[in-house]
Amino acid sequence: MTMAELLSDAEVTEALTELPRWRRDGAMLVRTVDLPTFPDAITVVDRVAEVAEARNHHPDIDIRWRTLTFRCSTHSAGGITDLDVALAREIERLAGS
Ligand SMILES: C[C@H](O)[C@H](O)[C@H]1CNC2=NC(N)=NC(=O)C2=N1
Repeated sequence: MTMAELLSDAEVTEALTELPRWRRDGAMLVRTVDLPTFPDAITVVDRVAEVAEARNHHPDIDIRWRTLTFRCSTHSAGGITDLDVALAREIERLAGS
């Protein structure tokens, strides 16, 4: 398995054009989403967990009542790679309203 390569600033900016509700925060792609209820939020977390496990690429997830914040970064590379962009797209599919 090849080591994921860090994306350039331009590549990150380009990726974010297709992820309008995501933003860059340093070495991470970040998305905050409000769900109708706490159980709805946990359902989304569970679905994201399944996708992350299948990809062996995991987001940081902050859960505060019905507000979820996902942070994607490639720990082994110390920043944002294509793995994070792909995971963000999956999270957006599962959590995006
Ligand atoms: C051993 C296992 O493959 C690695 O630790 C995986 C697990 N999930 C991961 N998730 C993220 N976000 N970054 C990683 O570098 C990473 N590495």
